[in-house]
Amino acid sequence: MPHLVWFKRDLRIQDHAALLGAAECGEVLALYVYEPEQYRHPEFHPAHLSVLNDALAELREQLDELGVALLLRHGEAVAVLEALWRDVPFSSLWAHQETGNWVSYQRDRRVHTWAKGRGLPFYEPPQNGVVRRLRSRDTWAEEWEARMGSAPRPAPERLRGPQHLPPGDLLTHRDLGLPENDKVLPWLPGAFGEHLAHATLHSFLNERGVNYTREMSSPLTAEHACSRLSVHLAFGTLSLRTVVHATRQRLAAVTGDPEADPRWVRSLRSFESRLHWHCHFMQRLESEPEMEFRGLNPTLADLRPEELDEVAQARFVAWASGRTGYPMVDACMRMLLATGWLPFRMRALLVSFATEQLWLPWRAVGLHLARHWLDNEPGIHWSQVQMQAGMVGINTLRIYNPTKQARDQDPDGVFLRRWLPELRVLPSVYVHEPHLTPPLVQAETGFRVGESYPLPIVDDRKTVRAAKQRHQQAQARDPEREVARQVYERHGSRKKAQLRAEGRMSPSRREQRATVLASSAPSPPPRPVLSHGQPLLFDTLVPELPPVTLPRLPADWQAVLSPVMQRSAFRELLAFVALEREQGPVYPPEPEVFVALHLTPLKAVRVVILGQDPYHGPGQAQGLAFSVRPGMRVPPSLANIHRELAADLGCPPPRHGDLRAWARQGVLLLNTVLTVRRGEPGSHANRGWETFTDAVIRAVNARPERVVFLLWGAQARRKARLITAPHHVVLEAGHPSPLSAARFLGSRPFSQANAALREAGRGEVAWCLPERP
Ligand SMILES: Cc1cc2nc3c(=O)[nH]c(=O)nc-3n(C[C@H](O)[C@H](O)[C@H](O)COP(=O)(O)OP(=O)(O)OC[C@H]3O[C@@H](n4cnc5c(N)ncnc54)[C@H](O)[C@@H]3O)c2cc1C
Repeated sequence: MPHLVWFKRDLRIQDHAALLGAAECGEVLALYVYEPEQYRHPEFHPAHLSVLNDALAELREQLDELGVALLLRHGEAVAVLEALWRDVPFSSLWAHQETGNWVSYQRDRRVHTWAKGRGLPFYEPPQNGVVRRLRSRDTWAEEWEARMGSAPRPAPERLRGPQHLPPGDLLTHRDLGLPENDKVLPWLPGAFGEHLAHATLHSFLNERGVNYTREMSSPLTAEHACSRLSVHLAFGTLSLRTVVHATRQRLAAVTGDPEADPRWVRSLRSFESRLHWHCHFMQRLESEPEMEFRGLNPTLADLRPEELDEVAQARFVAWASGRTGYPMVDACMRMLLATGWLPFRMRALLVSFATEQLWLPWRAVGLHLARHWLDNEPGIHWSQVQMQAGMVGINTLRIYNPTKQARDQDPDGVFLRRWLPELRVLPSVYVHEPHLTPPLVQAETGFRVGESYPLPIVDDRKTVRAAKQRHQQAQARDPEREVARQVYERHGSRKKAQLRAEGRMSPSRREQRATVLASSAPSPPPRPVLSHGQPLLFDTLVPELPPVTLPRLPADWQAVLSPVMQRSAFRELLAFVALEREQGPVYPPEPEVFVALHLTPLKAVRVVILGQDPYHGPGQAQGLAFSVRPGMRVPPSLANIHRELAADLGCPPPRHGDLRAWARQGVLLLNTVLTVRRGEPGSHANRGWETFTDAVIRAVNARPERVVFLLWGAQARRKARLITAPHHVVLEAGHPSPLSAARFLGSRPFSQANAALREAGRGEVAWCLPERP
């Protein structure tokens, strides 16, 4: 007789203890049940079905390849099991332990009773570090380590099982009577599943996670810098043990490796501690399943009303739809509604605002969020909702100030404008508190206070004061903190990192510094394309923004560059540079950053000379590659260019380094990075300028007339791949720097360029520079 494996929230074949256990016993039947009580549950969103079906489709294929079909059935679990058992009696039932919601908890109890009644053994191996029937929290961390510290187990090589059963179909939204999914999922349609889970883990551990510690909380960076594994852990397309194991392997590899970026060690440690929290918070629900409905701390349980009265109902609707008049709250909510994901801090902010500033019932708040999290994990979710709402009583209460968060986390309003299109017309100074926009600015921008965007729904200073008083009064009911001590005994973390996470210990100095840095650090633009087959996360979801226009940019450049300038990454790059300027000198001065494009309109370009980044000394850079401002000493590379010019065309070397005369004749003097911090060459590399200047080169490449590209040095030569049109001419040589001048001097680029231009009927460049600039 076969052994039944019942897949639930473990939709994978690797590190699947139930599947391996059943396979070791003999033939296998694999089953998934669409349960009406789950998909009709208020926490279930149509997006969950889309994700589920993708994962099931991949699992079905994988099981097919291993030799068994995935049976898809619909109905109440016990009824489905009974019907299947009648068709094909099976000799044991295997399923991973689940710490789910109240409905799945009750369902599992019914299944146990049914299996017992049939005399069927029901094996439930654990799949994470949550301990069933935990006796004491004191030993929890060791039990976690014993389970999660071992190596993940590979998928079975082959499975045997009965072949005659009808497999059943994936059930669509229409089949189940659900509306279609309206969220935009951060992967390609149909891509969710075990393969994507591993690609996401790989890209995080090898690329995206390098600056995790600093970037995980900022709304500008978190969506790329966080692992984004939560949805995989929630659907079980990846086991937690696999994540722990891969993280530790990577940590071992980067520790002590002089080649590795030093930020990795700290980021990976920080990430690993969160993998403990995953189970730490789920353990609370496992130990006390009623916490979905009941406050963990009895003295605080009735702190807020349970029902929504008329006023609360209006506040709830405003909060739930992202229209409270507090831009950070609304931007977070709208991002959640659109995408199903937020980083931790933004989730906490939403709960804090709803339960403290708006004093809404925690259950109603929690249900709305759970429905919209793509990664809804009831154990983490309800623990966090209660904690953030101040219901647990063992942590310091943290009430977030949404306006301060907005200013700290998003000083230029990039995130706010991204999700609140109505604020895009506002200058940054008003974007955090739009109701303070003065009439003159309203007249200029067309923004109408109270009409374009709601007024603040409450006066948060008053409501926070009231909330604090209510908390104090409630806590006074437990003057000796006896109840709080009991809650701690049962649910409190015994590990320092977790204590800090819960706010019961003040952060270490290093952590404090990290937080300050994280909030003040300029955020690098998100990486639009991830390797290892991982599709874009949210970059594709940015609503259309009005195009960025750069003052004095010739119209032809504006036209071809507007797609790249419209991307959020470009706005974030400009915001980054603006922030850098506030903190110290950045070269060239702001009006000269795009001088190369100002002086050489696209249609005039005949020659392109590529440089790296601007001169980093005071007064040198003027926005043109290799060129220095009149009056500045001629730098060594440029002196070699003068030497070559003399040797090649007999031009007398001028006393200055101002190359504007070339730019005006159609020589595009383009650096690949357009700004630099004083005294720090390369300091603005990899911030997004490369994408912009690549777009410039591509635009020139697309011109129908011949253009000559002078690529000097390895970095410039790498751009040759962008020059694909056969009518252009590429002349490569060493960099004119004294370090490589031997490969530059004698290359005769100027006469060769003129020859190529002449041949194409584009005239010659008068390369000899005037004696005076
Ligand atoms: C009110 C509220 C509700 C939440 N609901 C959920 C939920 O339903 N499902 C869920 O997975 N997480 C939840 N979290 C925790 C956390 O916000 C998410 O785990 C995280 O944002 C997911 O993104 P990530 O996988 O990129 O996280 P990363 O930062 O890359 O973390 C990796 C993993 O560590 C775990 N983790 C990280 N932070 C926490 C935390 N604070 N508590 C517990 N585990 C953590 C998660 O499994 C996460 O996937 C909630 C937080 C709050 C404040």
